[in-house]
Amino acid sequence: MTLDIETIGIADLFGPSSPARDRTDAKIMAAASGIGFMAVRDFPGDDWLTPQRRAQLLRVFALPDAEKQKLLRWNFDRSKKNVYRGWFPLQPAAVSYKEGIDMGPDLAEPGLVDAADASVSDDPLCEPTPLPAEDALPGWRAAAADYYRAMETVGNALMRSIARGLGLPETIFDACFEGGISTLRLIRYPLRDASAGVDTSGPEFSVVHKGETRTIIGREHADSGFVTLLAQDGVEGLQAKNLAGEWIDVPPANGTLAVNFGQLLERWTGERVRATRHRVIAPKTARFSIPFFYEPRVDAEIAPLPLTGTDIFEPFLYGDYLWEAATNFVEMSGIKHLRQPRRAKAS
Ligand SMILES: O=C(O)CCC(=O)C(=O)O
Ligand SMILES: [Fe+2]
Repeated sequence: MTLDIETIGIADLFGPSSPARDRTDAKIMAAASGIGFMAVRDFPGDDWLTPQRRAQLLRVFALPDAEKQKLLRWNFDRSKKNVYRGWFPLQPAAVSYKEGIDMGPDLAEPGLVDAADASVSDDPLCEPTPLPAEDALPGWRAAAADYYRAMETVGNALMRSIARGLGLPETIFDACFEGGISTLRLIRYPLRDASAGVDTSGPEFSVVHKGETRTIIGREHADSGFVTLLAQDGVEGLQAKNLAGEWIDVPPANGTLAVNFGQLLERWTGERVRATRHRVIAPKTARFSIPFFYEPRVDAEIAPLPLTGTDIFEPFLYGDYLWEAATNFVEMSGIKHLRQPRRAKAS
């Protein structure tokens, strides 16, 4: 079993059944059930993974503060209605030192939220995404929508590959992902301002890595969803915990996405897939990253898969699970009470 992160060419996932596709499925399942991390290359939309193309999306960080503030969510600006989508500002006292924006499927399909039926339209997980005005950032919205759709296509292909890799019908997850609520997030980690008066001497703010003390800018965590497709913008810092319990670098490389498997998939597969812990340590320059959290529909029922030798669990609704998990992250703090589970727990 490998302790390293493998880069896997996934072009065959977009073609018909073939021995080459079977081999790709096997490599993906080995990564999913082993280290719980991989990098992928060669897929439709990989032309997005260049510095020039990513810069089109990262233009959002150059917006004046007044424009960013229009996108803030309720926990940072009580005058706003959006609680789940939108801008999160730097929180200097937090370990995770980042700002950014979370965008939902309405980015890629305008009108989606208005058309949603009444049972989900009052769900904060389905709220519309506040987006910058077109004249503040010409062409940006179309670019972000195109990127969202490209990542949704990669997520779909990986979802089917994982189904096959588990020895299940490849369509077993399909219905859960029709109308999914994937999140495209753009993140900026500036250099920490030493004069900001924040005490970062606590043990949670730094780690010793290879004998050197390194500041943490992204707190150790596992992602909550199914798979995360992460574009790193050329600057190192991301680390994953391997099976030996060592932190290893996930180096950025153009043309590739770093992929990690989320806690939903770990639970769904009775822990056949591993949701690997990862963190970000401070590089010498500002860092940007673009995670895409590939996710099911809000009302998908997550029930045990027909796998032998795995524990069964009580079925749950994805939205209920997601709300509980996501609202533990610092950028979502203070909103847990705003959504109640849609399905009461069996007592
Ligand atoms: O910025 C990165 O490279 C990692 C971001 C991350 O782990 C996350 O947003 O869940
Ligand atoms: Fe993450």
